[in-house]
Amino acid sequence: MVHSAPEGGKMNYYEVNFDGLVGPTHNYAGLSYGNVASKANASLFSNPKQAALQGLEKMRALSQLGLYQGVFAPNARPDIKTLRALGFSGSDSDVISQAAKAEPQLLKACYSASSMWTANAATISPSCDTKDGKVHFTPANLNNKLHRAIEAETTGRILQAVFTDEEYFAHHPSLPQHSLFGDEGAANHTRLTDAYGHSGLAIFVYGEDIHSHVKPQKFPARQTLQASQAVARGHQLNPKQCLYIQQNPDVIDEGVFHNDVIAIGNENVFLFHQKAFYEQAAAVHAIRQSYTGSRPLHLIEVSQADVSVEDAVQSYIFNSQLVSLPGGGMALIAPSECQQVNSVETYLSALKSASNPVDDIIYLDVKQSMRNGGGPACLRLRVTLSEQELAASNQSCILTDSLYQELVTWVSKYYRDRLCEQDLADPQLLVESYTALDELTKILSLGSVYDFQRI
Ligand SMILES: NCCC[C@H](NC(=O)CCC(=O)O)C(=O)O
Repeated sequence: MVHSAPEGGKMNYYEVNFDGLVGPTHNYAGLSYGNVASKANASLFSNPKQAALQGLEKMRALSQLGLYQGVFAPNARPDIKTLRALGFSGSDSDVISQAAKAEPQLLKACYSASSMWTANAATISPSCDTKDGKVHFTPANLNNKLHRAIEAETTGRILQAVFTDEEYFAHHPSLPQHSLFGDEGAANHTRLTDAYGHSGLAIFVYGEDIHSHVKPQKFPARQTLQASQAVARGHQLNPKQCLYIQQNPDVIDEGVFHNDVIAIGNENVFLFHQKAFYEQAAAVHAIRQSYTGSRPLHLIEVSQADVSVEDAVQSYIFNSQLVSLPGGGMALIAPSECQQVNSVETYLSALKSASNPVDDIIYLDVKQSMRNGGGPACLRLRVTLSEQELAASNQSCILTDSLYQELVTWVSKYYRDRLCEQDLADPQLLVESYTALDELTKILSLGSVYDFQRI
């Protein structure tokens, strides 16, 4: 794997993508109301082994482009602590069988591998944007869905185990678990800037301002303005460098449950759908006004005539990763589903040849994740780090050829290739999952981040 060499004397900054490693209990449980794919595929068999290998293949592909690539450990599932808090008792095996009988929905929530979508793990502000010059982390409380709300605590621990050095990293607790502060993390946060190491414009996109009547009618708005403001305050961002934009409530009702399903930004490029934002002309004007970079800003609006919202949701075109290549230019890392939707494929080939920084489109297969509504961008948490901050991070979590091989072997040893709802009642699945994850914490040098390791 090739990485760009630092230029003499200059402090380089990199975007490091930490992809969520898919956990051993990946399954389709229909848990996310408002996420079209999650509901549509609720009764399918999943293939956890293939899901994890697809994820690792994606990490390897990005690394081979010369980008730094991180690995982010999953939450441990089943979440026995939550099941016990809900009144199930006895041995772990008793807890599972009682829950399977009495409350299968709760068991499914406690078995979800949803922490794989690390775009929802946290909001991160790079050190060049914060007053104290540290990288700030706030784990998302994800309080709109039970299966996701239970991620915050362990995710916070994993973040601290990856970014441990207090000289460089500041960790905040997740926001209070109340609907006023619904927070879904980086999926609703984009940073536009000249260059990774320059201060940037933090764009926070929210689904609902709880003091306003503008909100979706059918599906929930998961992110509130109040949550975004609280995160920005905690991260000591310059208020002049923050913009709060409301998502178009109509597209939330069409299945756009996070902003990263309808818009994607990287450095000085922002690609978004014509219907992405409420009062879009004013929103776009505000972005143009607030951007202070010296390199020109490329605002690329995709019209409804070129790609309908429906096609965008089906293909997940906007859930691509837009990455800056070490040799210059950018590549769009798109889900292979984009090749199956005509309007999208046509649009993407035009985008590639038009005069803008997007030079290449790379299609990747992450179908196991896509069936639960998570594309390439959902699977990664972007962390902009200086060379020093990168060196101060947990090196065991940075992908190398040998870590890739080790993780492929680990997945192949422990993961099943078929899982359905009935399997969740099998106490052996818990043993398999915890055994695998215990070993993973050693591979990634994380220490005891899981509840089952701390009792
Ligand atoms: N950023 C993508 C997140 C996808 C995730 N899907 C889920 O949780 C589906 C789980 C299931 O239904 O089994 C969500 O909606 O939050």
